[in-house]
Amino acid sequence: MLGLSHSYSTLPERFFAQVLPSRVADPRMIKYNRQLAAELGPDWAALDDTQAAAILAGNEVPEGAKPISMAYAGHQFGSFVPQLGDGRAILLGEVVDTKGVRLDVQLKGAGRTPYSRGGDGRAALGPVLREYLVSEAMHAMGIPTTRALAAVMTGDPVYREMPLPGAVLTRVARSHVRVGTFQFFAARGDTEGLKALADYVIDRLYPEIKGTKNPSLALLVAVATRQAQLVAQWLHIGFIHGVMNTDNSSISGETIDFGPCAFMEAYNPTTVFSSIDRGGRYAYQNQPGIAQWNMARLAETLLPLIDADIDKSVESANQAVIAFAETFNTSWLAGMRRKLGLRTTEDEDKALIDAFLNVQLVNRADFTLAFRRLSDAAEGPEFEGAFLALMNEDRASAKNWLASWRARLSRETMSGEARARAMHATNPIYIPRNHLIEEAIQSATQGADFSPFETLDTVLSHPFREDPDVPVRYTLPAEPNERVLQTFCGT
Ligand SMILES: Nc1ncnc2c1ncn2[C@@H]1O[C@H](COP(=O)(O)OP(=O)(O)OP(=O)(O)O)[C@@H](O)[C@H]1O
Repeated sequence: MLGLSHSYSTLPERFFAQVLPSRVADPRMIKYNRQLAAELGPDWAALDDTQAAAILAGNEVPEGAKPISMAYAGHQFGSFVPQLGDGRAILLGEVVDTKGVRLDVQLKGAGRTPYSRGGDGRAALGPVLREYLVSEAMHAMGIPTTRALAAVMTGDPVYREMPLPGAVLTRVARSHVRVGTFQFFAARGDTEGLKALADYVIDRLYPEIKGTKNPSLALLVAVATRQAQLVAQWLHIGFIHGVMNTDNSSISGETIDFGPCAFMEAYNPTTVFSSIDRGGRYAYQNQPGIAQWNMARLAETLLPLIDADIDKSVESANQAVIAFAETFNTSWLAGMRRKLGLRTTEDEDKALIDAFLNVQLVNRADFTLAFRRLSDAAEGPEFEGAFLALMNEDRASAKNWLASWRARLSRETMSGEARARAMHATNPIYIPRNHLIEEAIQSATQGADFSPFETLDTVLSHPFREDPDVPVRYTLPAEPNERVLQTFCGT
């Protein structure tokens, strides 16, 4: 008994369609995340790979499951699409984990659904491995995200200009409700549906606001707060989501959908990866503004619930959206202070941080390594060598900046060793670099060799602990011939 339950069944039926996963030819487990399985419960942990593959490829529907796909809409690259929905994702049900948290268990790539439009409902192996690696790496770095429970080969090909091996990802999330879910009902003038959805989400994700004076407004504030904190965390590790459409903006504040995402290497705030983001809408530095724009779209849907007087409703919703900027700035600054090893606050800290980012920009320094090697340098000036070696274009600017950083540190009482330890715990050494992911995907897709995937997954599970046994190439940016300039929408 996998303990599947269905809080969604309290929602009106127009929220979803009941649908069974389509059978696949030959389910084979690539990776069952046994640590996460144990968190879901002993019966999940007890499944062997063959049993887990049959269930998580969709061939066996476990007892207690009532699979559904959810309806949603969304602004995609700024244009509203009133009808999207889970075109290839099927929710098996929810599990209350060993800590008492209710989690969705969803199969992505499990076959056609009523929302598939022209699509085949399937996923290719490459994007499944990418989502597995990146979502688990995000989790290991302490960033709210959907998790990967399993990657299973289907034994069926999928056609993406050429035949590719098919796979299914099992995704675990606090909820799959998106800003686009609210938009779906708002676009239909379905206020009753919106109210049911808001009540459902409050009950499940934000129980602390139940019974407050204006729960719909409190919901908007709570979601905007989580999104602001999330995007700040993305910026701290150089993450570029790539496709921050409102259907990929989660009400729970988890990172969702790892299609064209990537990590910035040489620091440049205008970096874009997605092949379909031609205008750079979702560039690294635009992400806070876009998340706030997405919150404005959520606010619009909630207007009828916030106040019967529309002017008052707009006024309150506007304030909640404006407050996003302050929450983001506070979170960003606090995280950046931690990255620089600062415990206290001074007014000039923002300028010190900006100056460091500028040093990285002019030196085209790798963002991750710059912070990590700065963490080494926190022990004392004799540890600055590796840091300065990253600064090849204008080393003098880096030296000047180090001097101002050390002057700032001297106004705090903390040993160099303790500071280095604290900085190492916040500045990762191992991130899912795009060329390493591509290498794992190529070797799995072309040679059915999953060992690079396994190795990378293991390395990424300890992002802050530098292991002398891990080859140094796992810490380095791509060589020019390895560079992946664009990622493609995950299908
Ligand atoms: N192969 C496919 N078959 C059917 N529908 C698809 C397929 N690929 C994508 N879609 C649908 O197209 C829309 C946008 O796709 P997108 O790639 O952003 O989402 P996704 O990666 O499938 O899902 P999610 O956002 O749940 O991670 C979604 O409604 C998605 O369900």
